[in-house]
Amino acid sequence: MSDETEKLKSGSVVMDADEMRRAWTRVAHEILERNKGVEGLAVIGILRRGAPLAQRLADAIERIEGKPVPVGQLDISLYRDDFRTYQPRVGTTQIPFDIEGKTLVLVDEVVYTGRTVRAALGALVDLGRPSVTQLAVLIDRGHRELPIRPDYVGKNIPTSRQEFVKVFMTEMDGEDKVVIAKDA
Ligand SMILES: O=P(O)(O)OC[C@H]1O[C@H](OP(=O)(O)OP(=O)(O)O)[C@H](O)[C@@H]1O
Ligand SMILES: O=c1cc[nH]c(=O)[nH]1
Repeated sequence: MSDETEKLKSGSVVMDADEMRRAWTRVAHEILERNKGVEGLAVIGILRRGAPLAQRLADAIERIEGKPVPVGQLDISLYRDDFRTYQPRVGTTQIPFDIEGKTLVLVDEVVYTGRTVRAALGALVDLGRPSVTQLAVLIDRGHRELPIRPDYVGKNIPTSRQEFVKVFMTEMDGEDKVVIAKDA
């Protein structure tokens, strides 16, 4: 069993599958309300767990509006400010549409320091110029180190820096839940 799995065993569940589904459906409605529908809208998930969340968001938007929304996934590994010491690539950028002029919703499961989102914005600059970029996260756990604030939040979870938040997703982890645990 990995160290992370061991630590998570002592953690507590702060969102179950139903809560995740409801929160994400609400976020889909908020996106449609703010942007007045799907015209020009596209969704891009930050790898890894942002990708299945972005797909779920696009599916929810299509269920509500009856129109498809382009979905992509973004690997930000090479744009991280700690890329010299951080782990290698976590996946492949796949964006099968032109982001130029789009209303782009970036998706991630957790925002913490904001450094991942900063890297994602840097990666997007190399791909084109959306007319607007917005940020949707399932969990905002606070402790930002950069001036970044999500436009849509599934749940705000106040944390200490000694904790960590792990989002489990059926697509990757076999179940949906959010766990908070001590990171020590
Ligand atoms: O705001 P930050 O301090 O950058 O932290 C948030 C990031 O941490 C997690 O990524 P992780 O590296 O754990 O990757 P994963 O999505 O592949 O699990 C999460 O997906 C965010 O991308
Ligand atoms: O608690 C944290 C911090 C960064 N990334 C996560 O997924 N969880």
